Amino acid sequence: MKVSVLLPAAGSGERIGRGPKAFLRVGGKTLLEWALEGFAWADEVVVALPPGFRMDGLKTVPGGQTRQQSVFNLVQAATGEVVLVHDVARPFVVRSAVERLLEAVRATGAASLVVSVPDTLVREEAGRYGEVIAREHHRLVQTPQGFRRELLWQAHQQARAAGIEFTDDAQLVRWLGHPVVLVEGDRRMFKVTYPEDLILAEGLAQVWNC
Ligand SMILES: Nc1ccn([C@@H]2O[C@H](COP(=O)(O)OP(=O)(O)OP(=O)(O)O)[C@@H](O)[C@H]2O)c(=O)n1
Ligand SMILES: C[C@](O)(CO)[C@H](O)COP(=O)(O)O
Repeated sequence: MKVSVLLPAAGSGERIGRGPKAFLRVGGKTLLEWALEGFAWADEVVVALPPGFRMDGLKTVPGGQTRQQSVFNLVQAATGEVVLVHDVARPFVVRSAVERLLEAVRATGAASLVVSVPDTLVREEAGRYGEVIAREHHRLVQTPQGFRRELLWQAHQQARAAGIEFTDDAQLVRWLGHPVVLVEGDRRMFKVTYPEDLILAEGLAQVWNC
């Protein structure tokens, strides 16, 4: 089964405030280079780049104004029967987690990596400690998320026609009515989102051997 890896890399990195995150460096490599290395085994890799960026030797598409719009362009360009959508903002790709995900996608058509909530989870009520939420019923969503390409393409087209925007692709497919299986992820696949995450990423880069 041909696998296309789709890398949305077109975000502006506002929460870090140092320009597009895909080109920030940890351990001497850009976040995009880390992700490309992590998926070097894939049959096809397609990258959505920020407006005005070009990269020779890569299959690229223009990014959109939102993540969903960038992924729309990526799915349209993909040729694999299965697509894995992975945030470039998650530079550390753990092969064993990706293999678990692929197995679930082959069996069911749609799956997402998730991790459990490590801390007490509380609803904020105007700055005060509110109701505690049962963390055992909640998961933090990671990428990659994997789908049969035709299913994800149908979901993206219908959401666009309906004017609906989601923060990830699993929501799109669920909205279409198709179940998305949860697969155990790996905390090392965290998303570089805030400035301090760069310090964590730099530390992990020094010992990375996956
Ligand atoms: N228009 C967009 C917005 C996001 N992304 C990508 O989607 C992933 C989501 O991660 P996120 O942390 O939200 O990235 P940014 O949007 O860059 O961050 P911020 O929200 O802080 O601006 C990233 O790989 C980002 O490059 C994209 O391809 N196109
Ligand atoms: C897709 C995602 O990584 C799942 O956790 C996440 O939603 C992307 O980041 P954003 O902050 O929602 O854009």
